[in-house]
Amino acid sequence: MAAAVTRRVNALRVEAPAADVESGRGALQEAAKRAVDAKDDVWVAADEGDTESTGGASRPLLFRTMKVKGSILHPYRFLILMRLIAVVAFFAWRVKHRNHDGMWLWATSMVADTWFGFSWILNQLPKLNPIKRVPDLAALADQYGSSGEANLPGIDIFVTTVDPVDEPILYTVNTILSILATDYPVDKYACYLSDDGGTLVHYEAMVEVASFAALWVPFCRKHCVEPRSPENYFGMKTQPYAGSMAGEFMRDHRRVLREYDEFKVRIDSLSSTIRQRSDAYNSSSNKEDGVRATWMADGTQWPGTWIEQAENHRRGQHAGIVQVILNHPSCKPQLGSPASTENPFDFSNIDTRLPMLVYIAREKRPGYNHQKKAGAMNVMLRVSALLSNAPFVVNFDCDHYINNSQALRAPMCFMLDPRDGQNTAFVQFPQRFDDVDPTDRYANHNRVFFDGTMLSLNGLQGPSYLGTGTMFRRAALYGMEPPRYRADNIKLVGKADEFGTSTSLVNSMPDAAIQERSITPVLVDEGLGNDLAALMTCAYEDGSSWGRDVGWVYNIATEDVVTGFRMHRQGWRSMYCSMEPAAFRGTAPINLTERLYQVLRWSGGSLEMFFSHSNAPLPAAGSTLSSAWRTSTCRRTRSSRCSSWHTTSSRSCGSSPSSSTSRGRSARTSCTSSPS
Ligand SMILES: O=c1ccn([C@@H]2O[C@H](COP(=O)(O)OP(=O)(O)O[C@H]3O[C@H](CO)[C@@H](O)[C@H](O)[C@H]3O)[C@@H](O)[C@H]2O)c(=O)[nH]1
Ligand SMILES: [Mn+2]
Repeated sequence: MAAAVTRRVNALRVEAPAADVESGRGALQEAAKRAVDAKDDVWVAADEGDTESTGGASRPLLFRTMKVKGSILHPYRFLILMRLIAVVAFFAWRVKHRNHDGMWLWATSMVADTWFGFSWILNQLPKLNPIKRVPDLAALADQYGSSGEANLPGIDIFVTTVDPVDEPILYTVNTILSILATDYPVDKYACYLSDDGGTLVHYEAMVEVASFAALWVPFCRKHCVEPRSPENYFGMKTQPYAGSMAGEFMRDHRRVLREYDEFKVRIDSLSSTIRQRSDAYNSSSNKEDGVRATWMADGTQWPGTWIEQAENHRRGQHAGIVQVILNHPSCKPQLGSPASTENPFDFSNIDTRLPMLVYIAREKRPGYNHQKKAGAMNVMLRVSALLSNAPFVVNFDCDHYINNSQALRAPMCFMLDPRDGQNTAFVQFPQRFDDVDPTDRYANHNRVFFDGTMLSLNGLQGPSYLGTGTMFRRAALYGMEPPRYRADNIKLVGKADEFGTSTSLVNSMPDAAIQERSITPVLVDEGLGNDLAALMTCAYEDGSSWGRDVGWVYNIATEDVVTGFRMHRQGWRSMYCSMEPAAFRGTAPINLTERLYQVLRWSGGSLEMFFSHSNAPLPAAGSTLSSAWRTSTCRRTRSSRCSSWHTTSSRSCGSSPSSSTSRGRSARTSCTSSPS
C-alpha cells in the first residue's frame, strides 16, 4: 500500500532520489492516516471493515463515514425535544389566550408564528443525524494506482465565463491554469471554457494560457507546488516546500515568477493588442463594404463578437465557435529536456504533457432566451460528448480555482466506492472564499450552510447541487435513472427526440457510461465540425427535453439547486466532500450591493422553487425521495442558501426561532464540529 501511495504522489515525477521518496512516503502515509482516522472531539467512525463483498469479490471501501459522538448528539436531540415542547406549549397558551380587543392582530401573529414554527421544525429534522464522509485517497491509489493510474475514469471540466471585465480575465486564466496543472492523469481529463461573450480576448487569453502552461505545469509537477493557481501561489506570504528538489527550487521559482509577471502583462494588454492589430488590418485591407472586422493573429476574421458592433458580430449575435487549443495528449509520458542555454529549466525527469483545452462560444441570436449559465452548461455537455465524452463532469464558475491538487481524486472515492457509488449522481464540495474581510460582515463564508446544513443532508439522500465545485456523472445529467431503478444499462430506443436531432450525440451516450474508456485525440474535420456547429445552435434544443428532463434546468434563477433536485427525485443520491486544504476556492462579492443582489437572486429563486413543480415534497415530485429528505428540502426551497445570512440580517430570507441563538455560534466556530 505504501508503494501505491508514493506512486500516486510521484506519478507525474518519473524519478526521484530514493531518500526523498522515503521521507515523502512517510509524510504521505501520515497524511493518509490522518484523513482516515480523522477523529476529533466530535466525530467518530461509523462504518466498520475495509472492504465490501460484492458478487463473491471483496473491494476496498474508498471513503469513511463519520457520525457525531453520542455524547454530543444525544444531549442535542434532547435539547431539540425540550424546545419542541416549549414551542408547542407556547402555541397552546396563545390559542387559549386570545386577545379579543385586537383579533386581527392576534390572528396575524398566529399565522407568522405558525410559519416560523413550521420552518424551525423543518430546519431541525435533518440535523438530527449529521454525517461526514472522508475520502480515502490512499485506498483509491491502492486500487487504481498500478499501471500508471490508467484505470482512473475520464473527467470533463467545464468553466463558464461571460465578460472579461466584469469577471476579471486574470481570475479565469488562473482557474484554467490550476486545472491544467492539477494532479490527475493528464490523458484522463479535458478542460472546456465556455465564453458567453464570444470575445477574441478570451480566446487569445487561452492561447497565452496554453503557452505559459508549458512552463507552469512541469514546474508544479517538479516541485509539488500548492496551490496550482499561479496568482494565489505567488501571493502566499510563505511557500512551504513539499517537493524533493529543494536545491533547484529557488532558481526555478524566481524564473517562473518572472515569466508569470510577463504573462500577466500580455494578458492585460490583450484588448489593446487586438484593437491595434484590427485597426491595422482594417485600414490596410481594401474593403468595399466598410465593415471593420476584429482580426485574429493569423489574419482571419474572428467569428465571435467584434470590437465595433457589426451585423452578425454583435454581442448576443454571432455563430458558434469551438477551438481545440490543446489537443488530447498521448497516453505515454513525454519527459522534458535538460537545462540548456536557451532553456534554463531542467525538466528531464518531468512529464511535460498538458491536458486537452477547448474554447467554446455557443451561437447567440436575438430573440432567443439563452438561459444564462444553464444554457451554456448544456452546450458544453453536448460539445464535450463529441470531443472527449468523459463519464464524469466537473463544473466551476470562472472565479473558482482548484486549491488542492488532489481535488479531482477525492470525489472519485465516492463515485467508485463499492457501496452506493454507482447510484451517486454528484459530489458537492463546500464553497470557500478568498478575500472576505476577517469579520465576514456579509456572511460570505456561509458557514452554517456549508458546514451544518449540508452535513445534515449528507446523512439523508445527500446535499443539494450548489452550482460550482461539483462532480457529476454524465449519465445523470442526461436524465438517466440510477442503476438501481433502471432495468437495463442505458435505454435510448425511442428517446432520441428528447436529446435533439444529432445522431452523433445520441450515439455517444452509451460510451459515456463506460468508466474504463480512454479518451483519444480528436481531429476536427469537416464532418465533426458540422456536428459540433449543429449542437451549438440556438435552435438545437427546440422541441427537445433539454432544460427540463435533460441537462441543466431552465427558467429559474437557481438552476443549480433545481437540477440537483431532479436527480434526487429520480432516486440518485449525492455526497458531500470537504477536504483540507480546501479543494476549491473562489471569490465572493465583497461589497454590500453585490451581496444583497446575490442573496436577492437566491431567495427569489428559492421562492420560485417552493411554488414550482420542482418542489421535492410535493407528490408530483416522484416517489424515490426519502421522507426526511423531502421535509428538509421543503425548507430549503424557501431559503436555499441563506442560512448563515440569518445570522447577520435576521430573517431576510426565511428564518427560524433559533436564528438569534445561532448567531454567536456561527460567528465563532466553523461549525463542522457541532450541529447548529
Ligand atoms: O449568461 C450567463 C450568465 C452567467 N454565466 C456564468 O455563470 C456563473 C455564475 O454566475 P454568477 O453571476 O457569478 O452567479 P453567482 O451568484 O456568483 O453564482 C452562484 O449562484 C448561481 C445561481 O444559483 C450558480 O449558478 C453559481 O454556480 C453559483 O456559484 C459564472 O461563471 C458566469 O460566468 C454564464 O456562463 N452565462
Ligand atoms: Mn460568481
